[in-house]
This record gives sequence, C-alpha cells and structure tokens, in this order.
Amino acid sequence: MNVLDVHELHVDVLSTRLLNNVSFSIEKGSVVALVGHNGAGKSTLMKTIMGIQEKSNGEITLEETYSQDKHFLEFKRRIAFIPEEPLLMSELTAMQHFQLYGKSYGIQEEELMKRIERYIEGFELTGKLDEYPESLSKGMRQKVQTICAMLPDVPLLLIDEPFMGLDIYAIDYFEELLKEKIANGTAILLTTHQLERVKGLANQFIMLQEGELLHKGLIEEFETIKRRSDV
Ligand SMILES: Nc1ncnc2c1ncn2[C@@H]1O[C@H](COP(=O)(O)OP(=O)(O)OP(=O)(O)O)[C@@H](O)[C@H]1O
Repeated sequence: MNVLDVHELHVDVLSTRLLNNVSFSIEKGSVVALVGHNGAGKSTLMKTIMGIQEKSNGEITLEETYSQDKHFLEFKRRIAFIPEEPLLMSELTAMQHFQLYGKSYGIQEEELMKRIERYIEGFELTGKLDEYPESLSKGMRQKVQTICAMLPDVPLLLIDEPFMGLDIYAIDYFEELLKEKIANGTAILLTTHQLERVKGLANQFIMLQEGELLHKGLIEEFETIKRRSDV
C-alpha cells in the first residue's frame, strides 16, 4: 500500500514556481531520502505536504484514501513533521507542547504520559518539562520538537534534516527510535545533505533540482545516478 501519493504538484509563490509537476509515491515502511542542492525545493515540498505551504495545483493523498483537500483533519492526524528549525510556541512549556500534541493526535492520557517519560529520559530532558522554549538550549528545543513528533503513531513521518543540532547521544537514541517506528510500518520522508548519515535508515532517494523531480531510485543506485547526471 502507498502511504503517500504526490500527484502533479505545483507550488508558486508570487510569480515564482518553487515546485514544478512533482509526482512520487512512498510505500508503507519505506524510508525515502530527499536530496538536492540548496534551494532545490526540499523544504518547500515538506511544508506543502504538511499543508503549511499552499499548493497551486496537484493532489496529495495519504493511505490511498485521505486527500489533503477533502479530508484535512484525517490527513493531519496521519502525519507528523520535524522541521529543520524548532517551531515551538513561546507561551507553552515543554510539557504543554507534549500535551497539545497528545490531544491533537488523540493519544490516550495514560499512554501519553508513558511515552513522554520514556522520551524525556532517552533525550536527557528530565527536569526540563516545565521550562519555556526561551530557557532551553537550541539542541534542547530541537529535542522537544522531535519528541512531539515521536509521540503519535502515524503512518508517515516527515523530517527536515534529521539529527541537525542534536548531540551524538541524542542522534544514536533518535536513530533507534526511528528504526523502531520503521519496524512498526511507519514510512519516512527525510531531507538530507549528508546521505552517509542516513544510509542505515533510507532505502530510496528522490532528487530534486530547481523544483523538479530529477531522479528517484534505490539508495544503492544513488552514487551511479549522481555521477551520471553530474549534480
Ligand atoms: N516563502 C517563499 N517565498 C519565496 N520564495 C521562497 C519561499 N520559500 C522558499 N522560497 C524559494 O524556494 C526555493 C526552494 O527553497 P527550499 O527552502 O524549499 O529549498 P531546500 O531544497 O530546502 O534548500 P536547503 O537545502 O537550502 O534547505 C528557493 O529558491 C527559495 O528561495
């Protein structure tokens, strides 16, 4: 089954076309690395799938059923996003962020508390639950954002530059969590400038160039395609 179908996606901002006719699918349990030069459109694609960036044309569907246009709430509940820069709310503590995510994804209270405890220990955030974002370090804010996305069991995870700003302990722990999610059937679309770092996770890649999908394939084919296309 396809977890994500992106069909003929176009995104324009003012008179600039940021994504041009992008189509691809992601199967259940697949991990796809989205690669491309700075400005290729990777973050724009992520934000458009999340509905943060408006599309001008095309269709985005989850689990072959839930259309971003027609079933927005069901769509949003099936997807979690870790942006490159933490997008936390200054008026909420770390704990309040977790509770907000728990509510919006309909996680049962007892299960939510269990997961929060597990993740704050794993990410070494014990004692930071009542802190507001401004009194956390950048890496700690990234951890809070990461935990928010790890709390629900969603079929699709979008991660813009995983591991950015995390220390080596947090990277190892996060990688283990992702492997656990993948084993349970979660599909992941992640952007990266360091393919080496995600090689243990990703099995496919999509290459964007100037807003267009240039290549897609298995991760093992990446080096050959990269050499051949000189990008
Ligand atoms: N809101 C916006 N308004 C106008 N142009 C934008 C907007 N957001 C992004 N762009 C432009 O769209 C293009 C793609 O940007 P995007 O952030 O998606 O690239 P990226 O592949 O994620 O790059 P990087 O590797 O640097 O993170 C860039 O040329 C950028 O200047």
